[in-house]
Amino acid sequence: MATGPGRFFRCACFCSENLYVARYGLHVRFRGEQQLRQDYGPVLRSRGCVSPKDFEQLLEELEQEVERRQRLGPESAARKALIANSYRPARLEIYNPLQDVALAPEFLAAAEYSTLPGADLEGLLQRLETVSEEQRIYRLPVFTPPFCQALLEELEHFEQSDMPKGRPNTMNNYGVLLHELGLDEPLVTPLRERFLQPLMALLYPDCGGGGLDSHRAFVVKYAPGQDRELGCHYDNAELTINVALGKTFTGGALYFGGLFQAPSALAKPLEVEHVVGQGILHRGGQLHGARPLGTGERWNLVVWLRASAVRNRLCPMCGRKPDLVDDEGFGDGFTREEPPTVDVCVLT
Ligand SMILES: O=C(O)CCC(=O)C(=O)O
Ligand SMILES: [Fe+2]
Repeated sequence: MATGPGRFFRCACFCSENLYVARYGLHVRFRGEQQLRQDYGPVLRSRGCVSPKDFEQLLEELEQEVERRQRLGPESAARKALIANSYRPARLEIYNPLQDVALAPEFLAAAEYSTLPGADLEGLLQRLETVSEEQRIYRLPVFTPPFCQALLEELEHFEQSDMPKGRPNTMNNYGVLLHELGLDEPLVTPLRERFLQPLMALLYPDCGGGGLDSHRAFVVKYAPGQDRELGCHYDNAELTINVALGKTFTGGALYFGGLFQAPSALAKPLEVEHVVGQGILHRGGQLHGARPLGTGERWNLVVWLRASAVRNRLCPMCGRKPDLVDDEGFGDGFTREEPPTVDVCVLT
C-alpha cells in the first residue's frame, strides 16, 4: 500500500548529486552539459571518456538516471502495492514478526547485554569481533543458518516471479528492496528497534547510534553475468550492517578506506571477508567497496541505518543542510522535527 507523504523526507540533492557512472568508476554532480565538462572533463578523459560520442553517451545516461531518480518514489510505492496484492510468497514464515529463534545466540547475547543498565562499550566488545579498532568495524553472527536459508529461498522465489523489481540502490543492479516485499514491518524494523539500536548506541554514540529512527534495507546479489563487484562509495546512512546470507561463494570481500569526510585515499584498504550468517557493522561514511566475486553467488542483506537527529543537520550526500522533498515511507530518513537531544556530534 502506498504510504504517501509522511513524516520522513529525502534531500533534493538525490536528483543531482552522487550520480554513479560505473563505466568510469566515478560519482558525479550533474546540472547540465557545461557543468559536467567543467567539473569532470579532465578526470573523465583520464578514465577513457575521450571521444565526442563517449561524452554524448555519458550525457544521455546521466539524463536518464536523473529521470529515473525523479520517478523512483511513486514507482516504488506502486510496486509495493502490486506485490502486496498479487505476490504469493514461498516461505510465509519470513513474514511473521521476527522471533528470537531466527537470531544467532551471539547476536541475542550482545543485544541483551547492551540493554542492561550497566552496559558499556568494553563489555560489549567482549561479545563481538573487533575487525578494526581504528576504523571501528565490528562483526558478529546475526541470523541462524536455517533463517538465512529460508530468507534466501524466499528472495530467490521473488526474483524468479514475474513481479516488478526495483534496483536496491544507485550502484547495485540486482537484488531486492525489502520494503517493497513487505519485509520492513515484520523483519527489519524490529531488528533495528529491538536489537541494532542498543548495540549501535554503545558502539557509535557519536554517529547517532542511540537515535536510529529509520532505515533502508535491501539485499544485493552478485552472480556470474550480473553484478560481480561494487565500486568504492560511502552509504547514505549514519551506520550500516551488512549480513552475508549465502549462498556459497568465493571472493567478494569488502574493502574499507578512511571516512569520506576526511579522505585519506585508499592507499592500503582493509580487506574483510564475508562469512555466511555474520554481519559487519561500520559507519556509513566509511569508504568501502566489494571485490569481484570469484565463483558462486553472493546475497547480502544491507541495512542502511539512519538517525534523523544527525542527518537533519547535514545531508551526508551533498554535505549541506538538507533541502527537504516529500517522499514515501521512510524516505531518506530526514524529518522536519526539531532533533531530540541525543549525544551526537557531526563528523568532520
Ligand atoms: O556487496 C557488499 O557486500 C556491499 C554492499 C554495500 O556496500 C552497499 O550496498 O552499500
Ligand atoms: Fe555500502
